[in-house]
Amino acid sequence: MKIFAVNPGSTSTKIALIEDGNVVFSKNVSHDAEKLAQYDGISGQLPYRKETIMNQLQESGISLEGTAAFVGRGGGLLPLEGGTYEIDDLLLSHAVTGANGVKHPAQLGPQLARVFAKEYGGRSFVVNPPDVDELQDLARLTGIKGVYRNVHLHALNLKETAIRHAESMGKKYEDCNFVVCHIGGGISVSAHRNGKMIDGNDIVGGEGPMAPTRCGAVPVSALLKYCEGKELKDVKALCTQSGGFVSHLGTSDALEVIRRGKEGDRQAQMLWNTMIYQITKYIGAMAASLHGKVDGILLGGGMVYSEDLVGQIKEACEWIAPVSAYPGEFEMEAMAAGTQRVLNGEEEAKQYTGIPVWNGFDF
Ligand SMILES: Nc1ncnc2c1ncn2[C@@H]1O[C@H](COP(=O)(O)OP(=O)(O)O)[C@@H](O)[C@H]1O
Ligand SMILES: CCCC(=O)OP(=O)(O)O
Repeated sequence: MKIFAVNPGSTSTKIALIEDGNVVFSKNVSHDAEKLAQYDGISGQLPYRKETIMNQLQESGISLEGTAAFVGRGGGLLPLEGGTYEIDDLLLSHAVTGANGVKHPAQLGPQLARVFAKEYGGRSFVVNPPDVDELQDLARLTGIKGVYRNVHLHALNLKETAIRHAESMGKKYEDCNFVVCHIGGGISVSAHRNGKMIDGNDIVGGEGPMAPTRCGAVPVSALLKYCEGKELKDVKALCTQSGGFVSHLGTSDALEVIRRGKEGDRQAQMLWNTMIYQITKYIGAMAASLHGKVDGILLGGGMVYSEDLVGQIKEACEWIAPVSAYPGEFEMEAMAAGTQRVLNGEEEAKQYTGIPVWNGFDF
């Protein structure tokens, strides 16, 4: 059984062909940021991204004929519960328009999956898009009446990491409590209780730790002062593109920040250590939201390749629970696994309703 997975990112498109559970072909194509910027919004990039994928397949002599399902990283959707969703017209239209107001290339995932399914036959899905929202009610209110929290997280990688870790313990994800982090260009820190992400930071909303491209949480009064004389769109971009390492040092590359630190740049050293300190504080917060009943602290994402980062987090947090590192991500495998579970009949595909799973309290 062949499954084709596509994961469009800010500067890359990752593709993989999975046959009977094994990755038989994968490619990570980098895009020139200036080239992508020429297109009209995110969805305007669709023909270019598709052509890029087709060229890669052709070069490698890969045919998509006979593929049972196409799966894309989702995005642009209204808050929904975790799982594998069949792409229908409603889901597709919300991905195209970005119904949740977040602009991120993940929106192209469902669009590409659907285009391929139309062309080659087969079903199309998204699995655990960043819009998965499983917050407990206690995590919703803020100190401003009428302002509520909903979150976007790296749900795909967080849940797959947790599923795999639970398996390694001989348990099911639904029977465990974990604090799970994705530490990449953006950083998620999330509390998983019995298979649900009951709390976490909004990775596109200026919450949580700072990250290579994101400002994270900043004091409201200082932010208001900072906004004086600035365009709202430029300030908003700090939440997703121009905050964090980019704001301080003009790069989103952690390896460069580490290198500069090693060369004696005190600003780079302080920035790196402060980001890690902020991650540890949010891990503590998520552990408290689980009442200290934590079976493990799991770390995924590109920066987890850094032994220094993992060492600092262990030193600060291992009193809570054992810390396990899963450098990189399982996103392609997670998409294929979610799709496979539906194709095998182990799970039913969910239908996207477009009705947010949470839409305010009735008081
Ligand atoms: N060996 C490494 N040590 C520290 N950071 C790394 C290493 N390899 C990659 N990174 C950093 O990981 C970040 C990207 O993480 P990744 O999870 O790939 O991002 P995304 O979440 O955007 O897909 C970059 O800042 C990159 O410099
Ligand atoms: C819709 C948000 C998804 C996201 O932020 O992913 P990256 O950190 O991979 O850019």
